[in-house]
Amino acid sequence: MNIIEVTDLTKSYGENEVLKSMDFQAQEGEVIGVIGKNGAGKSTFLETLMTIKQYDGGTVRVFGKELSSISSGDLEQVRRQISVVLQPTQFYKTLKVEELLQLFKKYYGSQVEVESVLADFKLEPHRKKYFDKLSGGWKQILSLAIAFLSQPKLLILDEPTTGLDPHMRNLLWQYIKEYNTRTGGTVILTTHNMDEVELYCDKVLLIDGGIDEIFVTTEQILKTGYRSINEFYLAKVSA
Ligand SMILES: Nc1ncnc2c1ncn2[C@@H]1O[C@H](COP(=O)(O)OP(=O)(O)OP(=O)(O)O)[C@@H](O)[C@H]1O
Repeated sequence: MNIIEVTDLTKSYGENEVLKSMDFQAQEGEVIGVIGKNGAGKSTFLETLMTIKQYDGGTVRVFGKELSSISSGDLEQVRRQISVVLQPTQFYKTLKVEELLQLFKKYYGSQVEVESVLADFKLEPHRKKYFDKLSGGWKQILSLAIAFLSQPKLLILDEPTTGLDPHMRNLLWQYIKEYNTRTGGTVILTTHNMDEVELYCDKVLLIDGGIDEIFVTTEQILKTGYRSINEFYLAKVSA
C-alpha cells in the first residue's frame, strides 16, 4: 500500500524555486533516506509530508488523503498516524526523562508502558535527569522514544544522527530498524551520512536542483559500478 504519493510537487520561497517537480511514492515498511546537498530542499519536502508546510502545485497524498484539500477531521486522522523527530530543542528543560515519557504517553493515549520504554531505550540510568542535562545523543534517543510512544505508521526524522558518536548512532539505528521490522512502519529520514544510507536504507530519494530521482534499492546503485553510496553521491551531485 502506498503511504505517500507525491506528483509534480512544486514549492518556492519568493523567487527561490526550491522544489521544481517532485514525484515520489513510499510503501508500507520502507526505510527511505533523503539525500542532497545543503539547501537542496530536503527539510522543505519532509515538512510538506509532515503536513506543516504549504506547497504551490502538484499533489501530495499521505495515507490516501490529498493534503491541499483535506478536511480538518481527516488532517487530524493523518497526523495521528505520523511521528516526527526534529533536532532536539531545549523546550522540555524543566521536565525529567520519566516525566516527559509519562506526559507524552498521556498525550498520545498510548498503551505502551513507560517502564518498558525506559528499558528498551536503555534510558533507565537517565530517568531522573532533566532533559537539558542530557547529552545531545541521549536527547536524540529520548526524542525517538517519545516518537515511538504513539506507535506511528509513518516516522519522519530530520537528520536523526547528526552529532552522535558511532555507538550512539548505531544504537539509534538499531531502534529504527527494530521498530520498522516489528511494526511494518515506514521511516523517511534525511541524512548527510552516506554510510548510513548504504547500511540501513531500502530506498534512496536524491534531491538535486529541485528535481528528484528515486533509487528503489541501494543495491541498484551499487550494481551500476559505484563502490559505495558516498562515491555515487559525489559523482552525481556537483559541489
Ligand atoms: N521559511 C523559509 N523561508 C525562505 N526560504 C527558506 C525557508 N525555509 C527554507 N528556505 C530556503 O529553501 C532552500 C531549501 O532549504 P531546506 O532547509 O529545505 O534545505 P535542506 O536540503 O534541508 O538543507 P540542509 O541539508 O542544509 O538542512 C534553502 O535555500 C533555504 O534557504
